[in-house]
Amino acid sequence: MTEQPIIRFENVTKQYDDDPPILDNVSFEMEKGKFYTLLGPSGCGKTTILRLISGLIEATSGKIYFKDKLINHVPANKRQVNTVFQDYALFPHLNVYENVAFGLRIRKMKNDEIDKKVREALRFVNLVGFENREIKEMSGGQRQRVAIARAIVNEPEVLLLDEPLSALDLKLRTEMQYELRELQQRLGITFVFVTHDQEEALAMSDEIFVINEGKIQQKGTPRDIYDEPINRFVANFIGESNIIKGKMIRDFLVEFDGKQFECVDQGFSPNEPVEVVIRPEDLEITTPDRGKLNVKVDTVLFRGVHYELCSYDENGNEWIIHSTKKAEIGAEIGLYFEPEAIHVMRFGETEEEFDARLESYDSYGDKDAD
Ligand SMILES: Nc1ncnc2c1ncn2[C@@H]1O[C@H](COP(=O)(O)OP(=O)(O)OP(=O)(O)O)[C@@H](O)[C@H]1O
Repeated sequence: MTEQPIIRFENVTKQYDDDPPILDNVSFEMEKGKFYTLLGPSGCGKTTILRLISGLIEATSGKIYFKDKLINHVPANKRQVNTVFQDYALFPHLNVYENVAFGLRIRKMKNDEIDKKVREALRFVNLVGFENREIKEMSGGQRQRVAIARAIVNEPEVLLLDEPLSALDLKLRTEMQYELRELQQRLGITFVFVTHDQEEALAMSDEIFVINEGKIQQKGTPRDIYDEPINRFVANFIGESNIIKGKMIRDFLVEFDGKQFECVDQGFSPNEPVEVVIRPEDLEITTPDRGKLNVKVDTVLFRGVHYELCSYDENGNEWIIHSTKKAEIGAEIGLYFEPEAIHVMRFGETEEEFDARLESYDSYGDKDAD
């Protein structure tokens, strides 16, 4: 049996005044000890989810559980949750040690206990020896670590991180990604990490929730989300994609670009209009007589590990190809792809609608059986 979730949202909606909801009937579960990422464009509702978990705001409707306890009305300071903010919110007039000790002093903990906990937290984030430094003497990455130490010193069961890497330059950001992931594994607590950077989400997470316009579009492991995007939004947001309109002829046969292709998808109505995704790295360059599709190369960019080719088919559809093979601009080439490389999606379907559809098939099946 799986463990009970540490956080559970049940049909949670957040709305200000009569405006459209910022979070619209959102449900999910988070398990203990996993790294979760909330991924989505600016304004989609990521920070709102964090604020609801930490208790800074209350849900308009729906239920929020911490373990099996309903916490909708539990004040923020009574929740076993801490937040690392984007700007770190450190106290500039206190040194590193006192920044980390601050929350414990407020709780009137004894000095020797505070000392033990602060030193342990600093050890966790590799800042031993920096105790007496002023905050202004610390680099961006070091400030980040102070902010994390200040959060973990309270031994929270859940750590919320609101775009904590966005202020750092690319190199430091990559280093901190490794550090954070490693820290989460050592601490064994649940991290809920907010970002709008899809590569960061893919690299760090056990599970990603892709959010758009107040709804969770898809939940899953980075591989699931990358390999099996549920709709155009997810396919576009996660990595580069070729997305083309088509029609599902029947199970395992899809039509696009005026041709029919074998695929691995099923469960659509006959001739249902669909969208088809093929990742650029799943397209192989071959000769026109061997290609499943033929295209003309328009531009070629060298990207370090591969070439990125932009090409067009005879119907004017654009095809992006990532390949270690180079092709000449203006050349006619064939594109080969396996049936598994084709991902068929319903128009604009979210995961909840997808699940509901699968259930409705099951109930049809039951009726047939009667
Ligand atoms: N107190 C409030 N009153 C009215 N609208 C609000 C309030 N707080 C947030 N919003 C709106 O809620 C929406 C979602 O905000 P949220 O901060 O959750 O987005 P986000 O996904 O975290 O975005 P970003 O990546 O830009 O931080 C935004 O349109 C925002 O303007």
